[in-house]
Amino acid sequence: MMEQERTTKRRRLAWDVAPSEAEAQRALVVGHEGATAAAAKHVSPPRRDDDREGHYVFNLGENLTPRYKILSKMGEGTFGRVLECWDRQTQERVAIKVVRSIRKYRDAAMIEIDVLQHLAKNDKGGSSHCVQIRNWFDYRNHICIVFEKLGPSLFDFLKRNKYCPFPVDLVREFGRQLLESVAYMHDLRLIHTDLKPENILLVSSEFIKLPGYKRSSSGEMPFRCLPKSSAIKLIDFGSTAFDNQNHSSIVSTRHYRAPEVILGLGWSYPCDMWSVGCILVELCTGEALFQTHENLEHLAMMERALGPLPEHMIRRAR
Ligand SMILES: Nc1ncnc2c1ncn2[C@@H]1O[C@H](COP(=O)(O)OP(=O)(O)OP(=O)(O)O)[C@@H](O)[C@H]1O
Repeated sequence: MMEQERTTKRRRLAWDVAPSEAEAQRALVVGHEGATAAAAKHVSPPRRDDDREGHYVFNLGENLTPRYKILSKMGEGTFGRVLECWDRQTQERVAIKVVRSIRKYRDAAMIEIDVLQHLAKNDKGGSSHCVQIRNWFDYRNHICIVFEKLGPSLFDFLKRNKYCPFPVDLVREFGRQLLESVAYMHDLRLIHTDLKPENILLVSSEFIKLPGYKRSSSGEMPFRCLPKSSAIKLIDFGSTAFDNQNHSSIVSTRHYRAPEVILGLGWSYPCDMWSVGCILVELCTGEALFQTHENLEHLAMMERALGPLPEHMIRRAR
């Protein structure tokens, strides 16, 4: 079967564990952040049906619980939609992932919350380069995860810049932070499994415009953009696996998938390192390193880039 284009989100895979009873109970507590008297006047809109895919239906300017006012839609994934909201309590903009009201996505969201809380608990200096969870609640059968608001993804940035590569010094800075965040996760025995430019967000949306830059394929550009700050953070811990759990057989988005995953040899921490390598090349060239949707072609491209696959891997392959 043909795989989807990279701009469409990959389909989620089976989850290794169901949420605990305690988590399921917690998930039933609606709006547990507690409406204050001041917020009480900011009422929620009348209840409406979800759309056919289980997404929460909203209008901009409405409240999502009395505490959060919806400002804009920031993104959409398999799990749900990410809304930019105003937090009346902390007086700041936040990003809220409103998960589809479908059992498997709700269950998966509870696992993502578990991972996010585990990451936060161990991040004493706040230097993990992993997005921070601020809150979570269950609203009208939608798990809502409140995050610090970040800027565009590296993929969004590349795309808006007509796939003009980032300067190598900047890629080195991204690479250093990316490796630090992966090391932080691996030390906690967590494997991200879905590292890709879409899941790496610039902390700030600010950028500067530089004069035109010659690109071989698409010719002269009038200007190109550069992020003002190189600070990045990882998002999307919905596929993160604990090292000691059973692993599902296929992980990662196609272009960033390691050979041992494709060959069905089992995978562990190194699958994240493979993805990091593919990402760094892409940031330097502006194009995905392994632009394919098919296993054999993918393996052939790897061999062309890196030489023959090791004998021991071929022998064990299915
Ligand atoms: N903290 C944040 N700040 C700003 N934008 C965000 C934030 N979190 C997510 N987004 C935006 O929302 C999009 C979807 O988020 P995310 O990848 O977590 O959802 P998902 O449903 O798990 O996606 P996928 O289908 O890739 O698994 C991101 O690509 C990004 O554009």
